[in-house]
Amino acid sequence: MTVPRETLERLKIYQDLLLRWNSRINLVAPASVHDIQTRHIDDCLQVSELADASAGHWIDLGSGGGLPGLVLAIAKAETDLVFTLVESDQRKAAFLRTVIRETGLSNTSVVAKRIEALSPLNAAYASARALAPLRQLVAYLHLHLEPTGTAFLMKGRQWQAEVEDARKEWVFDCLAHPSRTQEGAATLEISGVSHGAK
Ligand SMILES: C[S@@+](CC[C@H](N)C(=O)[O-])C[C@H]1O[C@@H](n2cnc3c(N)ncnc32)[C@H](O)[C@@H]1O
Repeated sequence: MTVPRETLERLKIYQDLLLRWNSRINLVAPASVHDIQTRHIDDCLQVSELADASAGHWIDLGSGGGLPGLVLAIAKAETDLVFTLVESDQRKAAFLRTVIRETGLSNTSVVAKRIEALSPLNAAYASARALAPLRQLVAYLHLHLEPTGTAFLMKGRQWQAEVEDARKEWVFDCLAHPSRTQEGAATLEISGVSHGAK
């Protein structure tokens, strides 16, 4: 796949800012800082490839240092998607706003509040990585995803157990896409969320 020059330039600006800010605030684990490209950027680009989305509101929950939200917003900058990054930590939100400004991203804004404190966002798409157990994430989706919406949730090796646990409280469709960067991990494509157990 050919990546447009502007996307590569923006990813480079993002990576440089991530490295610089990470010495002051903990955006990514120090052990992973020397492998940002594979451990973080390539990891998140997988979601961009999976999501055949070109218009609508996309929310990224618990964005932290912008993973996957900022990577997606950069990768999809030429589409009509509009991104909202939800991150309650004010310093991390300041970092996200700095990257948006420095990369000239016009499709992205930051909401520095707690997910559960927001009025329903009615988003068409959602994403999250390393935020909460799936059962809690599905509760967030129930609140903020429109009924026909789709979420892409990046999960580690325990994803099957998390799906089983979440199904005790929620009904949803789930497609697991195996990770290319982390053995056993998967991106869960989730839709049709409603209350109740199967
Ligand atoms: C472990 S970090 C993961 C960050 C990023 N998604 C990643 O994969 O690197 C979780 C982030 O979610 C934020 N967060 C946790 N609970 C939240 C909530 N209820 N509302 C908004 N942000 C939340 C935290 O401040 C933190 O930055």
